[in-house]
Amino acid sequence: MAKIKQNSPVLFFYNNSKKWLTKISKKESFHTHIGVIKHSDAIGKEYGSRLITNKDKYVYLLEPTMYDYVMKIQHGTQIVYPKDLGYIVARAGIGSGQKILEIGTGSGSLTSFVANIVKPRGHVYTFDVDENFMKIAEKNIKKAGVSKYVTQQNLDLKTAKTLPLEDMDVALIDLGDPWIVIPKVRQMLKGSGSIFAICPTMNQLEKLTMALVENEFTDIESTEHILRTIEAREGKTRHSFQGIGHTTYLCFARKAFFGRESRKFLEKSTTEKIKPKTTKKPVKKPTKKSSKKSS
Ligand SMILES: C[S@@+](CC[C@H](N)C(=O)[O-])C[C@H]1O[C@@H](n2cnc3c(N)ncnc32)[C@H](O)[C@@H]1O
Repeated sequence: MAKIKQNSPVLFFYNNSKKWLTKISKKESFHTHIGVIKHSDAIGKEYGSRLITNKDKYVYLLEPTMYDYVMKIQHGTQIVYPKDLGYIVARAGIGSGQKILEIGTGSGSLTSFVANIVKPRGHVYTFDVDENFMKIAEKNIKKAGVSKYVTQQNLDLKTAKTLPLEDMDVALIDLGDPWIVIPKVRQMLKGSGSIFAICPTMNQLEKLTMALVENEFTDIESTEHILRTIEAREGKTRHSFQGIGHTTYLCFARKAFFGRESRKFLEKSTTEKIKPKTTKKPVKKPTKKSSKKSS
């Protein structure tokens, strides 16, 4: 039975919109509209148990999951949300031990979620060009407890002369113009490795798809994921009034070998075979004079 102690991570849960993610620190208290939540009251209790505020409200002590860390992440940028995170992992077959390339760390939401899946033998190598976002991501990744499985680097792969990685299982791309990096990402991926790109607009999807075809990717699929919450109560269950509108589209593809190079080679060698090897003297066009002679 895991007991809560000093420094234990805890989600103080009142309801779906009122919950606080923290690390227990004996001397701290939260002053909330449902009363004061004293951290010290949680020490020694089992996860799942509850404490009572000075306004007689119950607060549950939940062990945080990766979902909680993502939903409570410090935003430096737009982030990828759980509704998309789950599909990305399922469709790309991300699993323990894999090597993941990520371009556009942002706030580190996707990084943390994926690192938690590939650990303990897998790793996420993530690149960004903005120092401020990288610092925010570093904090978020640390909070989520997955720093050991993540390497952050300030590098622009659009312009990089040498490629830092090879034989990656999956590449995750979240930047404005993902099509630019596709040829380089291809070189860093293993055969049949997967790509996922996060594209907030359809224009991006179009350009990206063209680049994927051009760079010999197959199984190309674009999707949008809509999550609808249901308020289930006896006799009056219905859709929630609140909901997330558009967030992003996702584009998936896998590295293939279309055989264009070998086709080019075949075409070249076939034409070479057909061409006569010895060059004959060019046949002179008959002049009016010579044609008269021969008749
Ligand atoms: C929308 S955010 C990524 C959000 C991230 N997926 C998350 O879930 O938190 C896009 C990030 O791409 C970064 N970026 C833009 N151009 C880049 C480039 N050429 N190479 C690497 N990162 C780049 C930006 O600095 C920004 O942090």
